[in-house]
Amino acid sequence: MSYGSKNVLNEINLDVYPGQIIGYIGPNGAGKSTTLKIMLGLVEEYSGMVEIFGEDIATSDYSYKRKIGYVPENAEIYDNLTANEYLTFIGELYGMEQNEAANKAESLMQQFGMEDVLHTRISSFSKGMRQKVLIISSLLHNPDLIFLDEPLSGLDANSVMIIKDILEQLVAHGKTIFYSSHIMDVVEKISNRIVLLVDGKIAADGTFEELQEQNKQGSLEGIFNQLTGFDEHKHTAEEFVRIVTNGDAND
Ligand SMILES: Nc1ncnc2c1ncn2[C@@H]1O[C@H](COP(=O)(O)OP(=O)(O)OP(=O)(O)O)[C@@H](O)[C@H]1O
Repeated sequence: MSYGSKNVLNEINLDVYPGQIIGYIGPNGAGKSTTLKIMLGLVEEYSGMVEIFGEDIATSDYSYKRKIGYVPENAEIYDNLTANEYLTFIGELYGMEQNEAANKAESLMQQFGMEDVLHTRISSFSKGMRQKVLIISSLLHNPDLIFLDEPLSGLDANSVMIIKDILEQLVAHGKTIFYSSHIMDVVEKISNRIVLLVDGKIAADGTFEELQEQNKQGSLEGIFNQLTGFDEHKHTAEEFVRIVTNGDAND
């Protein structure tokens, strides 16, 4: 996959099975979002083949998208709509009846303690509240395949616990989840498979325990640092602060 002359993804070869929650990690710019966008059919200029639910997405019709849920990293949300209007609209886009979408949206908003703002415009919501609406919108139609790009962004610690449990239970229901994030301790805990992308190539693929074994590191953060060849955080921080402070001594 290339953007202009820039080659972004190379020889990505992944077989993914129902019930897997894949922690999809890699340095900034490694190509994670691009991979998700290709699988979602949002980027078409790639070479190679992507099969979803056993069908080549380049030649199949769009019906496979009804079984996919997506929380993008940077979401465009129609924030002049109320949460109820937005969620019902999204539900209908996924083929749900209006009443069914509205009722389910209300029930899910209640679970997040947001029933009071169901009929409030999203433009007045806090970041975490918007994120919860986005998460609901990605799951409303009961998708089988779920792509989550930094889904915990802006969520408080209690909400994070709920979402982690929701993901575990969805996987127990046979859903497949692609979970792309930079929060290593969450990825470490929730994933039953971890794929590390570096410079558009797969640098590691296995369970956390397998990656620990292969890399002789205790934490996913340590494995990530090792496989991305990064050991300069202290030096980089010192240089950054030296420039910010115009080289002033810190005493
Ligand atoms: N629309 C675009 N046009 C040109 N280049 C792009 C475009 N989208 C992404 N890229 C480039 O593709 C590369 C991979 O970007 P991508 O967003 O997939 O990375 P990422 O792994 O998701 O990064 P991050 O962790 O920062 O979100 C980057 O070099 C980026 O500049």
